[in-house]
Amino acid sequence: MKRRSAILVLEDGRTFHGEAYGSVGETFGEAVFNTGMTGYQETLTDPSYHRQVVVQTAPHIGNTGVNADDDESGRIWVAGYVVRDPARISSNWRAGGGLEDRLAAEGVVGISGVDTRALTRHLRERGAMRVGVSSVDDDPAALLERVRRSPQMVGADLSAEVSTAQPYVVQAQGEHRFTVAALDLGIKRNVPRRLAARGVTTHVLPAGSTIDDLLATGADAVFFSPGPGDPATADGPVALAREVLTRRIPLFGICFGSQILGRALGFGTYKLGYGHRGINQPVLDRATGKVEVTSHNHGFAVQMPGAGDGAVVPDQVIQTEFGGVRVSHVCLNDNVVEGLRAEDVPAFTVQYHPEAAAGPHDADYLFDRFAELIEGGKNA
Ligand SMILES: NC(=O)CC[C@H](N)C(=O)O
Repeated sequence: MKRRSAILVLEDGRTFHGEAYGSVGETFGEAVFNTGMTGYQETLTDPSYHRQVVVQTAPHIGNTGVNADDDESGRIWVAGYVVRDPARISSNWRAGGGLEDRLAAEGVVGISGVDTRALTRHLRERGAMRVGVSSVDDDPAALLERVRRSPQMVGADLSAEVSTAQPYVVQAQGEHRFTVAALDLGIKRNVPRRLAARGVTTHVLPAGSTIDDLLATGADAVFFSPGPGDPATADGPVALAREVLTRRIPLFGICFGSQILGRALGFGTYKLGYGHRGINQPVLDRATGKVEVTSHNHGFAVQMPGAGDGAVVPDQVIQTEFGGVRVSHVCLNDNVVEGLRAEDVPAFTVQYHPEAAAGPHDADYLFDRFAELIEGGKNA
């Protein structure tokens, strides 16, 4: 069967032609590329991709179909999907259906037959930018007009659009040891799961929750989740993090949560040229000298003194209003700050994804570190 044609137009006018994939229609978002060779189902359902059109550099997508276990949230969040060569048949013992059917069922507009590596090189050189994908209008100039009128990622405040409406609880596996209040700014399912494996019961709370809401759960510690959007807009969560720091409640954060801790400590955030999205990014843990291969999905980072433009942030204690803080982890590809550890309050965060899903499990030890921090907090 011949597929319907589709076009992809970047904000700078570069155009790619391909075929409709998933739902027929038109969509806009920030064009970003993900270099993972596996894990497309986790990527598609990661709320941090809300309002982003994801380009997969892996040439074959859909080979293992979709299954009932690998969703990281209740739906697909990507604003659009760009692939080279979709699998014609999916084959895996867990598969419950095909990827394209799922994309169509959820109304996700995609395009296939695109040279995704050429597109990736373009984004790497020119930076992340807005994009439109259409299988209903084949006029690139008209689509470009609409791309240029679509919203930017800088200044986007998206937490409320992805957060849970109602609090819910994920029980500890085995013996209950601790209770954690997790602020849901776009949480992935594997976070409470990795905590549950350490005997943690997690209360997942809506983005607008207050310190009283957090404390009402009886929490021993607080978690700030990953999530979409520009961290510079997250004033509410930043104020909440400052309350948590002031009360010396143990705090752990991932990705957006790390950017929030950075801001709560008085630092700024900035937009990376094209971001880190993939499952094989090398990160140095400065405390141990070990390198972890890690899962990433971020387009912003914390601006520490000396950071940016590839400069290595000095490995020293930086004084803040809440005492000393160290850059605990750095990305070895570009020296971007990948983790913060406070020295005088019980708080640490990472910019990458120890929960993996998709990705390697090298950084899973950070959930043990969180449990140890809570244990210390309890004994103190
Ligand atoms: N996965 C995340 O938490 C992403 C954080 C933020 N939206 C960024 O792109 O940097």
